[in-house]
Amino acid sequence: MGVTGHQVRPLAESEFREAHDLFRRALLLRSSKDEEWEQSVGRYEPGRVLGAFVDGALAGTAMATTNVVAVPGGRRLPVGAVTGVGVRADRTRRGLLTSLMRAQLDDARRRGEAVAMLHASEAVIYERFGYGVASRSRTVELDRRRAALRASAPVGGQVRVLDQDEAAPILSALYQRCDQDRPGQIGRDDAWWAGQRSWLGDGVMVAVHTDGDGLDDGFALYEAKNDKDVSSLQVHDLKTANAAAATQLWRFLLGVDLVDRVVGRNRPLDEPLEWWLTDRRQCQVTGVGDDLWLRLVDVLEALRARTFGPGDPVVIEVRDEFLPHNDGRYQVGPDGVDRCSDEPQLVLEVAVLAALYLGDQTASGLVAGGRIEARDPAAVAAADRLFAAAETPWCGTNF
Ligand SMILES: CC(=O)SCCNC(=O)CCNC(=O)[C@H](O)C(C)(C)COP(=O)(O)OP(=O)(O)OC[C@H]1O[C@@H](n2cnc3c(N)ncnc32)[C@H](O)[C@@H]1OP(=O)(O)O
Repeated sequence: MGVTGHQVRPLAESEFREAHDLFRRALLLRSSKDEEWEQSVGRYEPGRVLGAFVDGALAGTAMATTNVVAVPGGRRLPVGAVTGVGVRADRTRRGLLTSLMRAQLDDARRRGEAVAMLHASEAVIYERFGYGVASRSRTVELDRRRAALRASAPVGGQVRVLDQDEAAPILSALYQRCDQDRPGQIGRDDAWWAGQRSWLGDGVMVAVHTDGDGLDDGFALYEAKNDKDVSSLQVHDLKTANAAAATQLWRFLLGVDLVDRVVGRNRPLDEPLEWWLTDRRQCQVTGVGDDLWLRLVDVLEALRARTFGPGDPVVIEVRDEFLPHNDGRYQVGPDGVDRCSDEPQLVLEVAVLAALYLGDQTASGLVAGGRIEARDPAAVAAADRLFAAAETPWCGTNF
C-alpha cells in the first residue's frame, strides 16, 4: 500500500528500536540510551508496530498498545492506545502518516476494537483521521505558602514518601483502585509503568496515602524543579480512590518545605481544589487543554457500549470520510442505539461525535460552535440530556 512511493507493514521485533529512535527524533529528542530502551521495549507489541518505508528505508512509524477505556455507564471497552507516531523530518507531507493511520485503523477494526485513542502532539493532525477531543484536563498552580486546605476538607489516613524503587511494587495495584469508573480512565500495565519511569527520569518521588484501615488509596508522583530562583513541586500524576486521599495528598504537597509553588499538570476539570482551599484564588488555572482523543472505529458498537440519559431518542447522521462504513443515520436513545433511515435531526462528523461520546461536550455547545448542524432544533436539548455523563471524563495517563 502507499500514496506516493511508500509501503506500510508491521515491523519485526528486531526493527522496534529503530522505530523507537525514529519517533524520538521526530519529537526532536536524542536517540535512546540502552537503559532507556530496555525500559521502553515492553511497550512495543508485536503486530501493532507499523513502519512506513521509502526506498526500502524506515521513514515513518506508528504503534498501538492493547488497552481498555471506561465509557459512560461503567463499561471498559477494548481500545488501541495509539502512540509512537513519527515521520522523518525529510519525509513529511507525502502521505506517510495517512497510510499508517489507515493501516492502523483497519487493524483495530479487525481486532474488534470499537474505539481508538491517543494524545496528540499538535491539535491539527488527527481530526482528518476521525479523532476528536473526548476529554480535557487543566494545569493548576498554587502558592505553597499561601494555599491552605479548609478544616472542612476531608481528612483521615496518612501519607508516606517513597522513592521510585520502593513504590514500584505497589503502584500498579494501587492505580487499579483509583477513580476507575470515570469515563476516559484507561489501564496501566507493568510495561507502561516501566516506560513512564524512563520518560520521567530519576528525580521523581512518590507520596502514598493509606486510609484508616491501612489500605493504600492514593498516590502522587512529584518532582522538585528550580527555575529562575523559584522552587516548585511538579505533580506529574495524582490518582486517588476517594476524596480524603486526594485532600490529604494535596495537604502533604502544600506542606513540603523549601518549595514556593506546587504545579499540578493534567488534572481533571472537576477536581474541587478551589472548594477545598481557604482562599480559592490560590488555585490558579494556568491552562486547559485536550487530554484524550478518541476515534470511533465502529460507531454503532461504540454507541451501544455506553449508556444514555433519559428522554426521547434522537436521530443523528454521522459523516466519516476516512472510514465510510460508519457513514449513516443512527437512532440514539436510553433504550439503545440502532441504524435507521429516518430523517436526521442532527448532522455531525465522526470526530465531533467523539467530543460528545464521553460527555465532555454538549450538543448545544457544538451547535453553537458550528460543528453540529441542527436540522431539528428541538433535538438539541434532547441530545444534551442523552449524552450527558454522570462524571466529567478524564484520562490523565500519558501513553
Ligand atoms: C499519538 C502521537 O504519537 S502524537 C506524535 C505525533 N508526532 C509528531 O508530532 C512528531 C513530528 N511530526 C511528524 O512526525 C509528522 O509531521 C506527522 C507524523 C505529524 C505527520 O506526518 P506526515 O507523513 O507529514 O503526514 P501526511 O503527509 O500523511 O499528512 C496528511 C495531511 O495532514 C497534514 N498534516 C500532517 N501533519 C501536520 C501538522 N503537524 N500540522 C499541520 N498539518 C499536518 C498534511 O499537511 C496533510 O494534509 P493534506 O492531506 O491536506 O495535504
